[in-house]
Amino acid sequence: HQQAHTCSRTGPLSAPFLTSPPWRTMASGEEDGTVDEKENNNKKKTKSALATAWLTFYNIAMTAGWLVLAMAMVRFYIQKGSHKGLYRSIARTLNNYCIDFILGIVRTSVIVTGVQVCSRIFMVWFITNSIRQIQNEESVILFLVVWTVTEITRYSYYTFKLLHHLPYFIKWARYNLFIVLYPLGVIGELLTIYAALPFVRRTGMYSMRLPNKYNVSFDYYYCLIIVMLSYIPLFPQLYFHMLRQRRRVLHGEIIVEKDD
Ligand SMILES: CCCCCCCCCCCCC[C@@H](O)CC(=O)SCCNC(=O)CCNC(=O)[C@H](O)C(C)(C)COP(=O)(O)OP(=O)(O)OC[C@H]1O[C@@H](n2cnc3c(N)ncnc32)[C@H](O)[C@@H]1OP(=O)(O)O
Repeated sequence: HQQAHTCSRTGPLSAPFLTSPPWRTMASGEEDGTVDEKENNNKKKTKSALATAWLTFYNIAMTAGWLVLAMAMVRFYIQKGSHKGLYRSIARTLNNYCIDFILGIVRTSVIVTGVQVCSRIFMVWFITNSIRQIQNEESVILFLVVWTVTEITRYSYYTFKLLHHLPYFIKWARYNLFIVLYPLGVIGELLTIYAALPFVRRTGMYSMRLPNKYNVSFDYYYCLIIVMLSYIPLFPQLYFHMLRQRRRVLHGEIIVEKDD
């Protein structure tokens, strides 16, 4: 079963309905198949063409979105000569692009992508958007710059790969830059949560104290500490996952991974 999983990840496109490749059924269908089989194959072909078209459009839109964000940040810095107010100026655009909507459409690792997406949503909506007082921290700029470089590289990699014209430098960047960018991103995120702690403790933000009618107590301050600690077991898993992907894509190693 594990072997089969590894093989399916090497297909040209990762959409789940391509796990059973259309060309295999097509061959048998065209040679000795019935009319029904041929119709079935045609439907599968149309479906996969539509998926490719949709994914290509999606990836181009995401690359463009992150490029717009990058340009907005550079323009802001050139005009103001400072990073103060930068987050506020790009917050709305960032809200639109921090989530990856393709979970379940492509054969990506649900756990790895899930953790990644949760941490992005958490950083944007539950920390930086919610606490104006920390928006001008240098650490916010650090994770913003790191995310932006990462996502421009990642989505342009997917786009060019789908178009079968992948320049080597983009492949190289996708599977090398993360070695430095991932730790830098984590440092930026952790320092930002750390900067939020005094404010959260002082205001009791998102917290529920007893007594209340629900008889439930929740302390966002300790929740933030738990989130910070959760980076210790979770981040190495994401990092080693990317190192394995790097060996697979750049050095052609066959990696046998457990199914999520
Ligand atoms: C409620 C409280 C929550 C608190 C959470 C606390 C979490 C704590 C730990 C989290 C730490 C996260 C820190 C992080 O936010 C910091 C940063 O991100 S800093 C910036 C640097 N980051 C990176 O470099 C990220 C690199 N990581 C990745 O790219 C990931 O591994 C990931 C995006 C998550 C995806 O992983 P996966 O290996 O599954 O994806 P692949 O790209 O290899 O894709 C697999 C196959 O699917 C195809 N695919 C995927 N997406 C697309 C697409 N959009 N279009 C077309 N095809 C796609 C891809 O081509 C692969 O196909 P194949 O196998 O055939 O090559």
